[in-house]
Amino acid sequence: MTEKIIILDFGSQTTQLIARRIRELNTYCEIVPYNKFPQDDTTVKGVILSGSPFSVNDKDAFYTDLNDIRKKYPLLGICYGAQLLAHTSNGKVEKGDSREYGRAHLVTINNDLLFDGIKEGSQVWMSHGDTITVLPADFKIIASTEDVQAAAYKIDGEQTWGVQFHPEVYHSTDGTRILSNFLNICGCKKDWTPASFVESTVAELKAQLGDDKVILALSGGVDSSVTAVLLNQAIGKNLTCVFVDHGLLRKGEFERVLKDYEHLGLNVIGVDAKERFYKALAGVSDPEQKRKIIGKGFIDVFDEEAHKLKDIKWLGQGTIYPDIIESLSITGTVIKSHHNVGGLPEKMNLKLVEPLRLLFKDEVRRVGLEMNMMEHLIKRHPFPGPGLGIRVLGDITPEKVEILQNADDIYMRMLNEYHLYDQVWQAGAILLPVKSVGVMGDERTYEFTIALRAVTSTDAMTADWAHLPYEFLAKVSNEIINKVKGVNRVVYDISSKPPATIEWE
Ligand SMILES: Nc1ncnc2c1ncn2[C@@H]1O[C@H](COP(=O)(O)OP(=O)(O)OP(=O)(O)O)[C@@H](O)[C@H]1O
Ligand SMILES: O=c1[nH]c(=O)c2[nH+]cn([C@@H]3O[C@H](COP(=O)(O)O)[C@@H](O)[C@H]3O)c2[nH]1
Ligand SMILES: NC(=O)CC[C@H](N)C(=O)O
Ligand SMILES: [Mg+2]
Repeated sequence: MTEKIIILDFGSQTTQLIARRIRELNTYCEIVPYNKFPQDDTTVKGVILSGSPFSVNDKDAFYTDLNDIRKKYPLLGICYGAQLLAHTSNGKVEKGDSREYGRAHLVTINNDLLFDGIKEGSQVWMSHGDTITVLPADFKIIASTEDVQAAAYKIDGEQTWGVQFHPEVYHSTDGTRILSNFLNICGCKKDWTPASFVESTVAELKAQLGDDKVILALSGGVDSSVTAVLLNQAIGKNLTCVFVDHGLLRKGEFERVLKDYEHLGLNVIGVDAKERFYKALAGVSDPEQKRKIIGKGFIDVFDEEAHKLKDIKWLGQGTIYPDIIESLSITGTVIKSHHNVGGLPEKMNLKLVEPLRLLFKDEVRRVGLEMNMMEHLIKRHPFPGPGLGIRVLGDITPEKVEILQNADDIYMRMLNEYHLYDQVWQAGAILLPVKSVGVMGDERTYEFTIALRAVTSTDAMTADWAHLPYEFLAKVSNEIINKVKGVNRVVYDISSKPPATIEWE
């Protein structure tokens, strides 16, 4: 069994980053809500407490009984985590004069395993308004900054540490080293790699699925494609993939994707469901309603295909870790209902198999490369399940979809030609429900506007607009207006996320 670190999430914005860093150190870890520590899990090697927007003195602050964990596992409290340990051991945490935000330096460091190899002066990143003002007697200071005495401590007689700063953030120069030291203390082997993931996952899938038949919703996207190849390695012919053309795919995508899958030796059924989606969507312009209609359309198609195939017991999905973290989020709110086929199983009475549910996107990509999947499949930009349905703003007609497909096709082609495709996280064209006046060949036009969107990101949680060269944008604009009938104006979206989102609906 894979050994793991558990990160108890108290709601910090950087909890996910802790997980990323640990995984970059080839150690598997899971984030769980602060009060859901898996008591019976024998694979746990150590525990990390995250930061939190709360003060430990708030009356509704997230609280959990740490006695179940202390002394049983090596434990590292980060920021709020460190404050909570002190607070629950008769120490004192107060809103003080010595708040720190941003850069600080560890001016003194005592000899301690946690700081092995780290020199005085090391830059750390702080983000706290509260400070530990009274440290319990058995808590020993192991590092201080100019402003804060207890920048790091160790508890005597147990393997428990607290750090006031955030080792997980990039600007804590030796942060990764500190986390690595903690993993050494935990006795982690640090042998969790894409190759080991593939090997253990295929073995687990074989054991889990036996001779059962599985249907997989395949989108051409990275997540479901990597899922398909893993399942194919495990159960071969018992896997059937279903790829739905809802009429909202990119230009030529249906044919292109089916062809790509031929090389992978997958058993894929392509379903042309364009007409029924267009019919169900006719006249609907509310974004959430459109998403729901598309989600239901998927369900109906899969239901029908599963019935045709007979004896299907499992539904495979390309769910990845951020999908799960978002739905678990202890403080989160829903901005958009992502369509995922998550709604399927209840009605279809299928069990779920989601081999990537604990991986981040870049890890999924590495697993794909490990399995020798074609690079262009692995490097594809994410593309939302509802497809162009949420990029034709307002009501959808086949004519509008065709205009958008043509504009988007030019944009994508030119991003590739100019070697910009791999430099952005995601790009796409949007058809605005706005007509404006133009002049072409001395004639007045009154036509649609295309917005171009391109963002940089690492996880789609936050994003910045990509600073594409003006010269490139000029060429794309020119090409779209000249070649795509129905468009006389092109604009570029310069909004970051937040406050905007990546998609417009
Ligand atoms: N056209 C489609 N046909 C069948 N299944 C689909 C289709 N579009 C989306 N899905 C299903 O919905 C899931 C979620 O879509 P999502 O876009 O998040 O992932 P993806 O397409 O696999 O990867 P990527 O994020 O790279 O686009 C997919 O993994 C797939 O199972
Ligand atoms: O599979 C999906 N089904 C959806 O319903 C959906 N909505 C948005 N997205 C993708 O999620 C990422 C974040 O999008 P937003 O910033 O627009 O919320 C971006 O990568 C979006 O393309 C979706 N993916
Ligand atoms: N980042 C944190 O965990 C902050 C903890 C607490 N809210 C403080 O301001 O001190
Ligand atoms: Mg997709």
